[in-house]
Amino acid sequence: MSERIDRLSGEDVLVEVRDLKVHFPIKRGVLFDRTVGHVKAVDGVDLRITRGQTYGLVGESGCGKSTLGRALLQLTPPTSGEVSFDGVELTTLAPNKLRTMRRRMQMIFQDPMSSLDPRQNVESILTEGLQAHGIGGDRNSRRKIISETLDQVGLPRWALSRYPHEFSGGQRQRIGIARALVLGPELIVADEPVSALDVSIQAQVVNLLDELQDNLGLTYLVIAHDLAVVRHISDTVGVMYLGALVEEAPSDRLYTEPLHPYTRALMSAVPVPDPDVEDRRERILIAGDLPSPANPPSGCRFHTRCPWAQPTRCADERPELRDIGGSRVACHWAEQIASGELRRHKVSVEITRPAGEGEDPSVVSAPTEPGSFV
Ligand SMILES: Nc1ncnc2c1ncn2[C@@H]1O[C@H](COP(=O)(O)OP(=O)(O)OP(=O)(O)O)[C@@H](O)[C@H]1O
Repeated sequence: MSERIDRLSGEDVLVEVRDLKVHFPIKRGVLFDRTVGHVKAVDGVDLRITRGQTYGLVGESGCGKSTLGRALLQLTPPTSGEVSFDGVELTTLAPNKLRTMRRRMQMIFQDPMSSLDPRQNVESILTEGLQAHGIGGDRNSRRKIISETLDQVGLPRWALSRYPHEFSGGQRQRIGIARALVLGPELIVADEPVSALDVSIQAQVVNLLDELQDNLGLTYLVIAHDLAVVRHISDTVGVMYLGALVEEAPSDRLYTEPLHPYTRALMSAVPVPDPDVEDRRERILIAGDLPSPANPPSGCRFHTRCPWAQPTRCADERPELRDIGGSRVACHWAEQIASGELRRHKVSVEITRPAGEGEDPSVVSAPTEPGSFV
């Protein structure tokens, strides 16, 4: 059994991240030579991605999703922590060995227009990576690989001689996917792969990613702010807040039974197709702005905005991710919130149905004071 097979669960773990931190220095002074602090973009993340699965990463803008994705591929050097890929520790790997590993881990980006060189035609874009990694031999055999890759992403052969601006947004994203795929990767980090596309095109690209995964056994880390896209595509979803994971669960479970207050708030904003359910749903509004990652709150980072925050533990003690019924949750009070023992204490509820008979008292209850248990 190789090292990457987890001894307890028997899972084939392709990626394992341990206590990963990425802190960017904040520079001041005429020559920007003074470090006055650090942006803690990623601040102690642990996660595992099983081979052949899709791990979805969600959270507000600026919470560190892209930095985590880039640090996982060592495109942004981590400040500390470990990242192992197929049992190989990447953070301490010599540059030439890392280069060899990179072929197996590729990235696709949000905006295909800005990630593709407008002066290169598609053949040149796809050849570049092959040449850099010494794959494919002579021009003809490279062309064969490239043509097969175009077929896989649903682009015609004539695309080879065309330039990025000659394609639609959806087609350009297919070129971006082809560029990653041509190297035969096992892991693809997709950073907002459909958010720059028209809604009508998004489904096509999501379906293509699905198909490629089925056919090629790919493993994905999909970073997205669109919760519906993430639910559709992911096996496991991780929710990030201010550089840390606050909850991680199998996709359906996270959406039907969110446990962390932040996840509850995010999920309460996802529209439900059934109008009856939609009308009766409560919205949990998150108070205030996202604090600065240069100066995150003490204890639980969410406590300054959490409708359930309790003195003084939430401000004093950083909650660890812990298992609760198949989810991993970083909240001291997750069980009490789930059982209704602990109630919200801030005015943070919006009810979409008209006030009237049959209301659920737990939804329209008057705000209680911090610390009160009902
Ligand atoms: N190279 C960098 N130097 C300094 N700060 C950075 C750098 N890259 C990102 N940051 C900061 O790190 C924090 C996390 O950024 P990141 O882009 O990872 O978040 P995100 O969740 O992906 O957001 P978005 O969805 O808007 O891309 C932000 O405060 C950002 O300004």
